[in-house]
Amino acid sequence: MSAHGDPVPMTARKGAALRGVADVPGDKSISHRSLILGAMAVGETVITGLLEGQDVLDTAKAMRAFGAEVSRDADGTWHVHGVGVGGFAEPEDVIDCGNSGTGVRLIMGTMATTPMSATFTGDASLRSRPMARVTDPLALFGARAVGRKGGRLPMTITGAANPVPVRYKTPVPSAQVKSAVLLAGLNAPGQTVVIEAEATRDHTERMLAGFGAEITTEITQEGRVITLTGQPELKPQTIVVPRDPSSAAFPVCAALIVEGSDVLVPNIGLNPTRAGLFETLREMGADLTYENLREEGGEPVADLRARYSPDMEGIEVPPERAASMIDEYPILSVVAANARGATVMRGVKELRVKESDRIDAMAVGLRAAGIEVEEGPDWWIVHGKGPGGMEGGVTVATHLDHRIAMSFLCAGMAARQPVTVDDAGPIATSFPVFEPLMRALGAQLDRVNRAG
Ligand SMILES: O=C(O)C1=C[C@@H](OP(=O)(O)O)[C@@H](O)[C@H](O)C1
Ligand SMILES: C=C(OP(=O)(O)O)C(=O)O
Repeated sequence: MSAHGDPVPMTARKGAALRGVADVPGDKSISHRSLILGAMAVGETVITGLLEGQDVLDTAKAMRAFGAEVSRDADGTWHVHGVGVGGFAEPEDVIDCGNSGTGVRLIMGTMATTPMSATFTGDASLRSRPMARVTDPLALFGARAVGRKGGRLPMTITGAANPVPVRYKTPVPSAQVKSAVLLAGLNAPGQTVVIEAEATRDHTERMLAGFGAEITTEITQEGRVITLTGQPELKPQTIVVPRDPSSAAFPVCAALIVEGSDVLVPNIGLNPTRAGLFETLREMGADLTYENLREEGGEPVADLRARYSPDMEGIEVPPERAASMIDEYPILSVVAANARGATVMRGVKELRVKESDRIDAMAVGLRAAGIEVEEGPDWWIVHGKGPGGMEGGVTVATHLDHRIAMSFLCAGMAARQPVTVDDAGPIATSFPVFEPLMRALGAQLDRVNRAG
């Protein structure tokens, strides 16, 4: 089933080269945070370039339910009238975060230090994902959580009436956990400290500083020590959301594996906590160049140019790079299948608790398409067959996972036989224009007539 309706089976087949300019939408992580911090500020935050994917629309709806005013102009500019730190009102109904782990975990953090209750749910994928990683540290602030067995949604959080600041070392490399703790710390008096052994995406830290919070990051032997001073008055901002490197990954990788391709993907943020895939592809021998490299809003930005790369070879991806490309392993495995030799991916157990178990979902589909894959709890190896070496001729299950759907559709663009995904519907959660954008580059994507 797609997140919001009947399944949308879709087939990708080998066609001509992919060529042209791919304007990918706004960054999903930064879009969620713009709405949430806008709702915590006093006054009007104006956002352009917001990703209008279902995950982010569900966060916008949630911010309204907590009392913020959120509106959209006809030209796509968004306005958020915030209620101030600690100003959330108790929602009258269940908060449905759809397919979005980021949405639900960040919002739980944001309300956990305000004395009120809220009940959260989501689609079948989100209801199967672990929430204790967030509710454990929120309990240290004084919040209580009651959910299903194993800490699953639906779950009710009762925020702390007298929150205390927290010092917390994250046990998993997760920007969502780090962000939930920092957002809870906003309404706790004194200093909340989060320590992460491995650097994860730092958008929350950067944006909190932009909204005027006192926040510092120190690199120590323990890792990154992030200290936030609670109960600031956040000042509304004008935010231009950069384009999403995780979405850019799809046209970039498709161009690398489809013969004769040459695609330009402009204005992609290369924040080092997000750009691990592009580094990995270049190490594999991809013809991927950064054009017009510049700084925008304090972040490196470039136009990515990807050309067909028949000489790519498998590599061992450094495990310490995993957090900076965590959402990109599914599409990397498709590139790996079209490279020569083994691509070894270790230190990636987080892939098993995303929208689906992504190692399992990719391994099953790749094997069916003729590619050998080995796997363990926190590693997998894809044995590439070189350019055009994937047989295809399969229908794969996407398990309500947008990245699995997009990855297999890109695989089908280079395989000998077509590849069908059982449901392309979830793609709308993060990349609603994927289908027209890829078609405009020349991709052969067809919706399958289920009656026929
Ligand atoms: O903070 C964020 O915006 C995200 C963090 C990552 O999840 P984890 O924190 O679970 O690693 C990533 O997979 C997700 O797509 C977005
Ligand atoms: C893991 C992802 O998102 P989330 O955790 O927000 O559902 C993703 O977009 O790949």
